[in-house]
Amino acid sequence: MSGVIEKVKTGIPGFDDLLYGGIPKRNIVLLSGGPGTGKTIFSQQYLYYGLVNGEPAVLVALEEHPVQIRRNMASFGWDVRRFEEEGKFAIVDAFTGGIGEAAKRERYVVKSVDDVSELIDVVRQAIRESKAERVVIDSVSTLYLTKPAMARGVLMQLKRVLAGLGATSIFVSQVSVTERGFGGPGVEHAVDGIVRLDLDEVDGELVRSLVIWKMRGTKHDMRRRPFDITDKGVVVYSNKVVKLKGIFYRVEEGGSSEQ
Ligand SMILES: Nc1ncnc2c1ncn2[C@@H]1O[C@H](COP(=O)(O)OP(=O)(O)OP(=O)(O)O)[C@@H](O)[C@H]1O
Repeated sequence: MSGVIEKVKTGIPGFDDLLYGGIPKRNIVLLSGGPGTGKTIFSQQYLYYGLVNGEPAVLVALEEHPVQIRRNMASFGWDVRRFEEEGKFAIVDAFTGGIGEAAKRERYVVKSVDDVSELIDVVRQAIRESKAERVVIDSVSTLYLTKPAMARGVLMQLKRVLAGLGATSIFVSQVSVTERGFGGPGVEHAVDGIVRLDLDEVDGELVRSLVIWKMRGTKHDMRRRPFDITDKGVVVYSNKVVKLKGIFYRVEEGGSSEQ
């Protein structure tokens, strides 16, 4: 239907309210943040929610061994094995380079991540075979860490393939603790959405918060919202706001996501 933008629910408690329903279909969302801010957990939760609701998914692993990923996901109760067996979930192993016994059991392996065209071919195959509607790349930063000038080109190639195949995607972007940006200008302008996860010290305690910086195709919440990571994953408090006071943040009641 023209004029109506279909939304993809992330299933992350509290987060979809901030997007008035979810991520616009086929968007590429940059999930940016410093170390330990929850990017991996957030993106895996997004995939698992799709799986249990009948939407196949692909996870492109550049930072962790696929065996470790399955184990970590299971620790939150997200057992992806049965979906892999049914051909509805695929991990693209772009971590091991095909080296090691465990890697030999992986179905989708990228031998060299320096070769973006090889990566794209394997990702395309995994998406086609699983009919994936949700894709996560964890992390895209790994693809251009040593060659920042290539970042935009790499991103645009991936974006064309993923949106062309109809997938709604999260690209994890690693930034340093002090960096205010989201992963470099080439990247930030190329993507359709930017969500930033933060971890800040407030009164001697680390507080997690997020902001939706941009999201093409929908209106979205503009406040900094606190969130927690629990045994069941990420929970966003869409009716609370984290305020910056000078150089400090403070958690307060109020500021509902409904306008
Ligand atoms: N079961 C749990 N309950 C509460 N918090 C947890 C649990 N498991 C992990 N965490 C928190 O999540 C953090 C790791 O989250 P995650 O791996 O998603 O971060 P990340 O942003 O991907 O980090 P990096 O960029 O360093 O890989 C841990 O540092 C810890 O604080």
